Amino acid sequence: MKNLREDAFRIIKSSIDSVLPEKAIQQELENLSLDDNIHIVSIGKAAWRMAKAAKEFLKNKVKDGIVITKYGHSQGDIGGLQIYEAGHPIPDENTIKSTKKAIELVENLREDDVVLFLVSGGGSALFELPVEGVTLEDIKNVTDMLLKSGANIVEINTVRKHLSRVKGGNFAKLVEPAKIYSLVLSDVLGDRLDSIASGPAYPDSTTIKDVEKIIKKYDLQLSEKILQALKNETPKHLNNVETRIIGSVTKVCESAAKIAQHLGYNTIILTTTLDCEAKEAGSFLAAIVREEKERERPLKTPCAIILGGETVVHVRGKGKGGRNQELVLSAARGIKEYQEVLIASVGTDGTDGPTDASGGIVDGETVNRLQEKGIDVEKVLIDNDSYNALQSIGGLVITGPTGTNVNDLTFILCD
Ligand SMILES: Nc1ncnc2c1ncn2[C@@H]1O[C@H](COP(=O)(O)OP(=O)(O)O)[C@@H](O)[C@H]1O
Ligand SMILES: O=C(O)[C@@H](CO)OP(=O)(O)O
Ligand SMILES: [Mg+2]
Repeated sequence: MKNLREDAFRIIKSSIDSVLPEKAIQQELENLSLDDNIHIVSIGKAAWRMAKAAKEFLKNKVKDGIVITKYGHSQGDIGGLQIYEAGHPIPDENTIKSTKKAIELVENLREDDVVLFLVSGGGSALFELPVEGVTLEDIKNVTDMLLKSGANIVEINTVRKHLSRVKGGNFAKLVEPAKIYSLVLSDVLGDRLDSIASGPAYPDSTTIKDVEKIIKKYDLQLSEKILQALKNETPKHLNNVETRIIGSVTKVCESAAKIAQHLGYNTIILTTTLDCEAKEAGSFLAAIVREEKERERPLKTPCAIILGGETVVHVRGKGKGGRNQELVLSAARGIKEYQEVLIASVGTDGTDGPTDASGGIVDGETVNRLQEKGIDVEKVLIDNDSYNALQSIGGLVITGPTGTNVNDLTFILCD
């Protein structure tokens, strides 16, 4: 008989290890063979690890550089680079302060200078300077509203790009006439380069008209001042940028499948673009488990069913949680009393929502164990309080910041 929990932790650890940025950065830099005069600008949750790998490879070809990452996501000096931490998912004063430093670093560069731009998700909150007339407070309010609206990340960033002096290709304009090589870890489904970290160095495919549609769709209550500011169009053509994707959710799913296979599971990747409401994804996963348990379909047991993506949560309650925790808790409702089954879901960056957990694990006993503690799952889901519920029964996965960021990994193990 398999130890599903132990196997789940092995799959999580090894598949995240496979998307750490070091190897991919080194490979790309070998191919690029850059000259001297390199300036590193690294933004996002994986920024520190990406910059360290680049600096170690390029050594003194690097003239200077800056890292802007989330609080708790940097791990000390990287030979002479400026290192800053700032607010995520809501930007703060340190976001603005560090972004100004990055602009100082690139604004007077010449044609023979090169900016190595290392981009990972989280960059939208960590790299920001609002357009004229818009304050940090305004950006915080709009970000908070968007994050709670149920809008997906492409929609959220469509709005953010049109309020910014660095997003949506604007940063590349500031770097001109120097050239930018951009290496990107993708945490956006479909690897949309103009959405990842709001595409500071990528031509923007979204327009003011798209912004208007999103405001209507989610009934966003914005002030007249913000509505006026949103009429700034973003650059649609850039001449100084080359971009490569160095990691994505597809890779983490493929690694998870390989490890599961190695551990003796029949394995399938169902999708790498799971993007519905977290609670609905949970119900769907539970339905798959029931099919496995009753009819061994689609795979003979023992089996591992793997999904990648990024669900959304309409946050209406006052509780603590994240989309992965909410997904598994919702799934737990539909697998009650089944034996030898487990559902896990984690953010590869190591943080799920504003919590210190990267996700959660549930099984057939989860709902009963919560009931014994007087906790009603339905109420927890209404309150968006998945963290406290899972914590009370040892259902959280805690990895700490991983140094990478390629979306969420979800899987079922059945024996
Ligand atoms: N109490 C909660 N329960 C479930 N999800 C939440 C809760 N609070 C915030 N979230 C979700 O967490 C998301 C931000 O989480 P985070 O893990 O930082 O995202 P990302 O990894 O994409 O940066 C928000 O979009 C919001 O929908
Ligand atoms: O920075 C961003 O815009 C998004 C997507 O890249 O990342 P995160 O969801 O981690 O904030
Ligand atoms: Mg995200």
